[in-house]
Amino acid sequence: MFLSLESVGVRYTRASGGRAAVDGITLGLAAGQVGVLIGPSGCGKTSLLRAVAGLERCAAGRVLIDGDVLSDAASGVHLAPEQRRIGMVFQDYALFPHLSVADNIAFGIGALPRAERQARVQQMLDLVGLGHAAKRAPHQLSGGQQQRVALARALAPQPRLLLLDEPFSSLDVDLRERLAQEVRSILKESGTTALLVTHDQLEAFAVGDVIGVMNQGHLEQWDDAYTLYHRPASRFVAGFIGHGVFAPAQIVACAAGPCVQTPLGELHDMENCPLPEAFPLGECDVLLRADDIVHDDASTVRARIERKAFRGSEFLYTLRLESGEQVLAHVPSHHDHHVGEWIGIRAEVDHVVTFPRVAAVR
Ligand SMILES: Nc1ncnc2c1ncn2[C@@H]1O[C@H](COP(=O)(O)OP(=O)(O)OP(=O)(O)O)[C@@H](O)[C@H]1O
Repeated sequence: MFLSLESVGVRYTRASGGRAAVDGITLGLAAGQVGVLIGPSGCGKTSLLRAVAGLERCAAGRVLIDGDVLSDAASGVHLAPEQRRIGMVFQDYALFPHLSVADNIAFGIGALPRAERQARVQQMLDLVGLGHAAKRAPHQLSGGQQQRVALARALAPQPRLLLLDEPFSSLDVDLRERLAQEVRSILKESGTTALLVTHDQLEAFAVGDVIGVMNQGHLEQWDDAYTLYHRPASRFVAGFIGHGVFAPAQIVACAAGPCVQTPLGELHDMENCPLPEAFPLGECDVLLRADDIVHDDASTVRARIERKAFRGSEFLYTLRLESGEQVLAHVPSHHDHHVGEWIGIRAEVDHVVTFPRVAAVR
């Protein structure tokens, strides 16, 4: 792996109870890959990024780039941030207001001969699609354009790794996803290995080759978006990614193999369904995602609409089954039913995901 984190821990001595902000995190990125760290506020994303940058010391573990040890808690190695050849992009752009766009980009490459410096600035301007704006001041650009200048400035010194901390969070929602896709294209075109922190799933899916879900200082799963969504490794990941609920279920032996009895009827998924013995009496909780629930008036399973949220092409309905269970459903927005109405639904689950039963989830 090009970037390797081995059992990295970060601890702030002043923090209450002395709990580690980051605990035992191991992950790797191949050269040119983009990794994303996602998780709730306070889970340790920024602390981990700062440890990689050298802005925090590792209390445990090692950080390596291309085999070079940047931090090693056991032997006391801690390279200063400026010795790591790591670029950083922050939420607030941090552009120099009195410098032009071109001079902002040239800022970190002052040591290069003039001609080479100018060529690099031009290359970066072209890369981020701002060739026309070289002479402008930062305040004459939109938020998205300013963030692209910040990206160009961070990439100009050709860092071995780029770290981005919530780079889109000060932009409005529409722009965020578009810029996230643009940034991914720019990183891919320049072959940059990058690690980005966000709390926004759509952003994570738009940018990341690999996504890590963090919870209370731990890395719960490090996988591609598809696997996170369809094969969540823990209950926390299942609840954090996507829209869904856990419903009580029982795994039983059906004629064709194990199947799962749920409030929405039996689910069959030969490939992924655990054996009944996986849980005491086969009792478990099954993950039902909003896109696993299909509106079907021919279905015998009825549900009452409790809430609905318009999302453009679809509604997110919150439904209550006759049995009392709550489920969520994505329904095409031309199926516009009223709150309080009963509709027919059925489950279409490709990947059965089950967890040990938790009594208090409903
Ligand atoms: N300088 C510090 N001193 C003491 N504790 C800190 C410091 N920085 C962060 N912490 C604590 O470490 C934990 C992780 O914080 P961190 O900022 O890394 O989380 P985060 O996932 O990036 O959160 P957010 O999404 O809100 O930015 C939190 O409990 C936080 O209060």
